[in-house]
Amino acid sequence: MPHPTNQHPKPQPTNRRTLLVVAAVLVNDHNEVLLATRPASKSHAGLWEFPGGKVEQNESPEEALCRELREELGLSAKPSQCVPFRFVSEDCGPFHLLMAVFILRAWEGTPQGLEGQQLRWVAPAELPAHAMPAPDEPLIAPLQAFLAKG
Ligand SMILES: Nc1nc2c([nH]c(=O)n2[C@H]2C[C@H](O)[C@@H](COP(=O)(O)OP(=O)(O)OP(=O)(O)O)O2)c(=O)[nH]1
Repeated sequence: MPHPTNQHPKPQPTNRRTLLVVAAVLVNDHNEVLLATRPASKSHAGLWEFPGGKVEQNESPEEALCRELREELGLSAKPSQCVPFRFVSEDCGPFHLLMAVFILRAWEGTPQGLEGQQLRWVAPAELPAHAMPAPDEPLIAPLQAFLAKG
């Protein structure tokens, strides 16, 4: 008979894939953050988001983020300019979202909504007034605290 404390139940897999996503908090010289609307063709259409997207096979999170910034905003950024901030791990129903969020203070170019997104530079205090996907909500207070430090 095994000792009762050794009888741990076997963890049951959820049968959901973990989706690896990267997102960028672009911070400008006025300490504002760039938000973009999600295009009509995507889930959470019309909500505000941090630019980014899914990590593809054979690319690092930082490489994926630089690719997304180029494709979505026409910006040129280097993986070394992507500074890890936080990650979100959230049950999203059909999949589990693991979103790595990076801070960028340097890049080349001026952001353009190349996928038809609306773009807005937002002061930290104004972030809560922008409706974002639920997984982003726990990021807002830590981001405001981080930006307050300058
Ligand atoms: N980029 C981004 N995605 C977010 C945020 N918050 C959040 O829950 N997500 C979720 C929504 C989606 O389920 C997923 C990102 O997928 P996506 O559809 O935007 O990725 P993608 O740009 O690679 O899209 P696609 O090429 O497959 O169309 O992450 C956020 O702030 N930024």
